[in-house]
Amino acid sequence: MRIAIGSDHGGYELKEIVKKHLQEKGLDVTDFGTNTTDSCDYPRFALAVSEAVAAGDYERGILICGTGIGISIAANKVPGIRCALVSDCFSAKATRQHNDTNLLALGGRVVGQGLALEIVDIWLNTEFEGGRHSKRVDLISEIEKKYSKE
Ligand SMILES: O=C[C@H](O)[C@H](O)[C@H](O)COP(=O)(O)O
Repeated sequence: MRIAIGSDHGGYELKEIVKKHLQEKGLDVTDFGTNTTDSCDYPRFALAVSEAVAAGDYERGILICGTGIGISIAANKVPGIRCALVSDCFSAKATRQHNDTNLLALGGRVVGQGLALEIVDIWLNTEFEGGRHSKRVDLISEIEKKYSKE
């Protein structure tokens, strides 16, 4: 599985930990930055990772800012992206089973490292259930199309 990862300065430290964790598991991870703790703007990293996932270059993406909120809001503006901000293991599993999320957002100032890695592992290893949930995901896409200018 090819994974794109990105963060702002508020998520930088956790990004590095998540990246190392995934690489140690043998996963193919591409880091879209940021590369320091210098202050920067989370929408830029949300856009880069989201466009790469929406284009099909990566199967999944992980985004981290201070709360995970701003970066998830920005990611969900990109057509084809379903990004979930997750802070617990139940939601990590449910959002894959029910929402077929292709991006995971975490708050570097919210979740501890141990919990964050558990969330990442669950989210990466849970399949979409389809069935009644497919129709609902399709309805999300319909909303996207309704407001798309292209
Ligand atoms: O939702 C936004 C994120 O949590 C940002 O990481 C946060 O706003 C950055 O804040 P500051 O510039 O005060 O470090």
